[in-house]
Amino acid sequence: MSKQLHSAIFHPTLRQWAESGTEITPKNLMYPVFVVENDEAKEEIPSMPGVCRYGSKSLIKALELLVAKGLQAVLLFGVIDQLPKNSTGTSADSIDNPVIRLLPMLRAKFPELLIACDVCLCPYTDHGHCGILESSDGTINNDASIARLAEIALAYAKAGAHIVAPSDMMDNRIAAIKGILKREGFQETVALLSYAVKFASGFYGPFRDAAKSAPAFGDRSCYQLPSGARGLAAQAAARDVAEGADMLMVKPGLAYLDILRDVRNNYPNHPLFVYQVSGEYAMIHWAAANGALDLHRAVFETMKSFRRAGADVIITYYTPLILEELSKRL
Ligand SMILES: NCc1[nH]cc(CCC(=O)O)c1CC(=O)O
Ligand SMILES: [Zn+2]
Ligand SMILES: [Zn+2]
Repeated sequence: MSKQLHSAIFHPTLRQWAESGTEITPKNLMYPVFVVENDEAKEEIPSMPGVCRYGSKSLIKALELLVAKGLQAVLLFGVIDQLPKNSTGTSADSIDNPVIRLLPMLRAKFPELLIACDVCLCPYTDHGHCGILESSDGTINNDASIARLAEIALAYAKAGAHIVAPSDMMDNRIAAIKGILKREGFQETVALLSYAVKFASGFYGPFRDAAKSAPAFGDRSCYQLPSGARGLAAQAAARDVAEGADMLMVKPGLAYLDILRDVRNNYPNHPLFVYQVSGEYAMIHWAAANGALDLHRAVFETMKSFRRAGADVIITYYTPLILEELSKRL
């Protein structure tokens, strides 16, 4: 007798059972936001229509609506154009840094909201690289970089971050950050989300626009992973787990679903994040805007694919659209 499948999917509840483990709820989402110096600002990003850079006041207004629809977690990126950029990224943890100023306001305004901070140097260095460079030849000085990243992570912890999320890809930064958080008494109140498996990707283009963080010369191929390197991806995740990462991330998303599944299988006990990056947002947006596909359908299908591949949490600029849609379905 030939196997038939239609009997398993003729009713909506049957279809739901068939997809179990891939539910999309507000708990599965983290919303990335760009935070600028001017409190009133709300600036559209041309390469990512619908995504804005916000000052503290306009961000709080925007988040009020989303929290009412169930928003659980945000990931903050600082973006500066008045504060100085220099070789060690001193503006990353100065008292005028927009993320550091925002954190106490967000904690007070949204006591239930979980707040993560991206930790990196590229938005704050004059050269736009994610670490500190050797003055002699422009290569990365890894020791100086991880010491500096640890200081920055500590500053965000002190200002009220629940999660610090280093995206720099320097070697052994997880141990450096865990170490300083422990020495300073934050070991029980700040979680470490590692961008453990981050590939050098063509899909970051719009973000570098948004965060004003494009490298002034060269590229990031000496610290981010080559896109075909499945073995290095496994090593990177293993290393960060050994160094004490509380949670792991794979980034970008759609082009790396196999890697996501590998990490899920190897580390079933660590919450797993996937980042649907700026270029993935833009790709779906422009295809839909030009009539090639249905926006909501395509977005939800990518969400399902991330959940199916093993992600617990999806970091996506589509969070507002998804929350809106989920609140309608209730
Ligand atoms: N450390 C920088 C950083 N942090 C997050 C992203 C990408 C996010 C996105 O594209 O949405 C990038 C870009 C890069 O590495 O060049
Ligand atoms: Zn960076
Ligand atoms: Zn970053």
